[in-house]
Amino acid sequence: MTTQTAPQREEHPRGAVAVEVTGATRVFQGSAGTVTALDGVDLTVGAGEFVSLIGPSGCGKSTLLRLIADLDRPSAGTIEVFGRTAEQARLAHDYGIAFQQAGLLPWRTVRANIELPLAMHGTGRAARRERADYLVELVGLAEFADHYPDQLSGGMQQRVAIARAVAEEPSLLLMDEPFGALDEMTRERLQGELVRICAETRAAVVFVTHSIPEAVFLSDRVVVMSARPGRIREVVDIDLTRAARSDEGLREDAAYFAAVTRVREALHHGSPAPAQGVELR
Ligand SMILES: Nc1ncnc2c1ncn2[C@@H]1O[C@H](COP(=O)(O)OP(=O)(O)OP(=O)(O)O)[C@@H](O)[C@H]1O
Repeated sequence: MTTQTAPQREEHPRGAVAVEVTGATRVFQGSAGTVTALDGVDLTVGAGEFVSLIGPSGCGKSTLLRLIADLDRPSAGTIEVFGRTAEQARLAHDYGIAFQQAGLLPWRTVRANIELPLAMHGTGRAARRERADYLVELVGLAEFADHYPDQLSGGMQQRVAIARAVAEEPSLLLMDEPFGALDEMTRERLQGELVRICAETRAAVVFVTHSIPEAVFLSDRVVVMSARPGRIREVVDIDLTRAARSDEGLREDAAYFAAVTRVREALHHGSPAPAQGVELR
């Protein structure tokens, strides 16, 4: 009998494009009228690159992420993920997803939740087990592998969700405020863990957040959006190395504060008032 393994992941060459959004527009027709959530958005995310989307509430961050994930379709424009359509990429399991709610199945243990995507896509029991053991270790939950989600804190549940999102070694991670509901200390710890996991898996990440410091700490580039209609206002390059990010001392560093200030200025666009729905902490 042959042991089934996870579907073979294609190696994406360095410099390859993970996500290519071209002229993406999304118009919603609601009872209150027409809402242009996104208007002509162009965005390129390189393989292995970490890009955050930040902007005032309702500027279309989640809409853009949902288009990339093929959970929604653009009214105009195109989305490509590693050179395929968003639908082909979804069917090929090119990406993992983690949202603000951990979304774990309460009747499955931590290990069984992490194994779920592997089980759904035909990975054999032994290979699943091996991968889940590695991942619970990676997110620091080895002792809790046989616990159920309701026996875990919110931060621990979120770590399980991240382990599940990376279980199939996706080349791309799509994350919508995955740490939004957590206390500050847990949030900072998980940000550090995410940096480490991304360095190990070399996944590209598109990350929606309301927090400027979080965006700066995690990202190679921060995409600042403006509301109604949702457009990209500015893209801020963050010149901090991955090595610097794995050092908690970075948060005290002058280069980090300078980057926070640049993103804040891009958001306020000359206005001293904080943009609605953006956290300055
Ligand atoms: N399914 C939908 N039907 C109608 N309007 C929608 C739908 N989804 C989003 N919208 C509208 O599109 C706009 C952008 O929403 P979206 O959730 O993408 O914003 P966001 O930047 O993620 O907001 P927040 O930061 O508050 O989460 C909003 O005005 C929202 O009301």
